[in-house]
Amino acid sequence: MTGAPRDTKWNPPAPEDSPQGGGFRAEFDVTTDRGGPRYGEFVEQVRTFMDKVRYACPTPELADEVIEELKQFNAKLDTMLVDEWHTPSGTRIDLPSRGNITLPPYEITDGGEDGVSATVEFRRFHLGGNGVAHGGHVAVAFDDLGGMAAALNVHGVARTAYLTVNYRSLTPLETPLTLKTWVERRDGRKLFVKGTLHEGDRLCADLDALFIALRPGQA
Ligand SMILES: CCCCCCCCCC(=O)SCCNC(=O)CCNC(=O)[C@H](O)C(C)(C)COP(=O)(O)OP(=O)(O)OC[C@H]1O[C@@H](n2cnc3c(N)ncnc32)[C@H](O)[C@@H]1OP(=O)(O)O
Repeated sequence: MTGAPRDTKWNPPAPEDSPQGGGFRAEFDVTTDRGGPRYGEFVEQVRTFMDKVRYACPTPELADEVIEELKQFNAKLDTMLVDEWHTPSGTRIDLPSRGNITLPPYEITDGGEDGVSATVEFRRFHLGGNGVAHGGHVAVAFDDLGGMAAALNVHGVARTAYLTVNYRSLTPLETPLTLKTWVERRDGRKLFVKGTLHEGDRLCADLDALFIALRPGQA
């Protein structure tokens, strides 16, 4: 299990009249092959690049060189762009964070209607200050995995209505951390989600959030 639980309920068939324009797709098309067998390495190289950029102090000459090479890479990727429903980033459940480059890399260790457990590791580029994680990145991890707990509970898509993160102690970088989220209470479309982030026994942060299950076709 890596970026998401391998649960067939995760990929419900879209009804015939599934509204796609303007609304979330009823069908969340999970894949393990889009982007090819090395897509995970591709994402990891970009993350490593961002780690270096966060700490590098390039000479003007090196900056010129890297800019030119990046322009070439960007031009190559421009020839391969697809819409969000067909990009591997976010749908590759065999990869950390479903291959989503924008998320802190996590691996799901357990997941279902009762909640989600994951190992998450904040990278060097997630630096906030003085060697520890930026609080916004901690909130991103909680939002995604809180949203996953809500989605697995309702077998559908839910959006965040509010998200409160209590930062209880510092969150280290480059350290495997345990993140858990679960639906504590459901009231119709309202899913009250809790979560915790631990380094070993030490609580780094906890979550109190409300997710709203979307109606069919709702954006
Ligand atoms: C697939 C794998 C997993 C991926 C997970 C990814 C998770 C990522 C999640 C996100 O980041 S979503 C992006 C951030 N969120 C948004 O952009 C949401 C913006 N807001 C909205 O779209 C709407 O406000 C929302 C869908 C949340 C609710 O609108 P609705 O029209 O569907 O519902 P409505 O406003 O009628 O509220 C439904 C109930 O929730 C309550 N409610 C809504 N917002 C609330 C709030 N902020 N605080 C307290 N209660 C709230 C509202 O009072 C009401 O309660 P009652 O049913 O008891 O009357």
